[in-house]
Amino acid sequence: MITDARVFQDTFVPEEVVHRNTELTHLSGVLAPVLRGEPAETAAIFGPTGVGKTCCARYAVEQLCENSFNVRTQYVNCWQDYNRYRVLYRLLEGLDRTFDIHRQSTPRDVLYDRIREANEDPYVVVLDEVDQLEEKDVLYDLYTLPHISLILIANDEQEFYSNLGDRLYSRLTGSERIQFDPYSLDEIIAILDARANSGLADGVVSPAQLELIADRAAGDARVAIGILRTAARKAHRDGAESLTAELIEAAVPDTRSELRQKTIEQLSHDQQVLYKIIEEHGEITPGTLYEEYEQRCDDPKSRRSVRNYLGKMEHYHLIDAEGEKRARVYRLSESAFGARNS
Ligand SMILES: Nc1ncnc2c1ncn2[C@@H]1O[C@H](COP(=O)(O)OP(=O)(O)OP(=O)(O)O)[C@@H](O)[C@H]1O
Repeated sequence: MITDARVFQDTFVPEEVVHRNTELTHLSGVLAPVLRGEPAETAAIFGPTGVGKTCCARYAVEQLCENSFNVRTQYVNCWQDYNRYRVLYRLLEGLDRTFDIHRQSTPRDVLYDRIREANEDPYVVVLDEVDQLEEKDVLYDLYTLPHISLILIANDEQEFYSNLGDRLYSRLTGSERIQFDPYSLDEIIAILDARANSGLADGVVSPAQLELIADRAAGDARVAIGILRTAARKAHRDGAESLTAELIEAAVPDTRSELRQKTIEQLSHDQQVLYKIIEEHGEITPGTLYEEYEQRCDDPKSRRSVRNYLGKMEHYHLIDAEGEKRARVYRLSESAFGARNS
């Protein structure tokens, strides 16, 4: 039944990226100067979840490495590495220069100087979920280093640019912007078909079943691949030879709750606190939410930061907000994960 489980993992980079030729050509073109040892313009990739932003960035970077011995690269997920220190540390890791760095005590200027001095070869840095960065000035630090080329990935272009300070905005507004739109039904079917061919035995899933999965995934490739994986796992456990429509329908809510759980696990400490408060209250106004949040945190962030956190959680369908400004109430989202693109 399952011949290669790796192809269903989220970090898997497929040998061929389906239906993203225009975006990939654009990105590779932006990165081309790196092959000549010159800095590339900053690339800024935007689009909803599950539309292949990360996958394409990783693919383009891998292609770059295949064509050059010198290029060094690093991928940073800013959900996890959300402040200046963590980003700089991750970049030093990518350069293999963390020796004698003590995570708690080495001043961050030392980290930065070390990255600045490692300028013998180009360094391509992918900052995924860059809108999650709490200290965006690190972007300015990196932008000013000529050997570093940045690929920034975020969901919403307007939101990203509106949260940069003036100094950063004027630098990053000239970035090469690449917009990723949700996939059509046929595109999702093609992505699924390629995964099924490399990860499942022949005849396990029919074209009609791939179409059913694609329909339920509503333009989100992560949801689609997740449904296929969940259904195949269940069929495998049941000792079945192939999938059925019932198995697929049952896999839809399971996949959505699995993805939701993974997203919750990725939340920062402050976002987890906010999530918990909303969960406990069922429904809560921004004022009360902030008061409770302040009480529960030793080092509460500003109201503005909290608004940003909430915006991101809304974006991922973890919470919903209803009403205008002061009259708004927050509650946990009941809409299905991945349905945003429909
Ligand atoms: N065009 C494609 N061809 C093959 N696989 C794809 C394609 N687009 C997306 N995928 C697969 O779909 C899944 C989700 O894609 P990816 O992580 O790149 O989405 P994303 O747009 O970065 O989402 P998010 O904003 O949530 O991080 C991954 O497993 C990825 O390999």
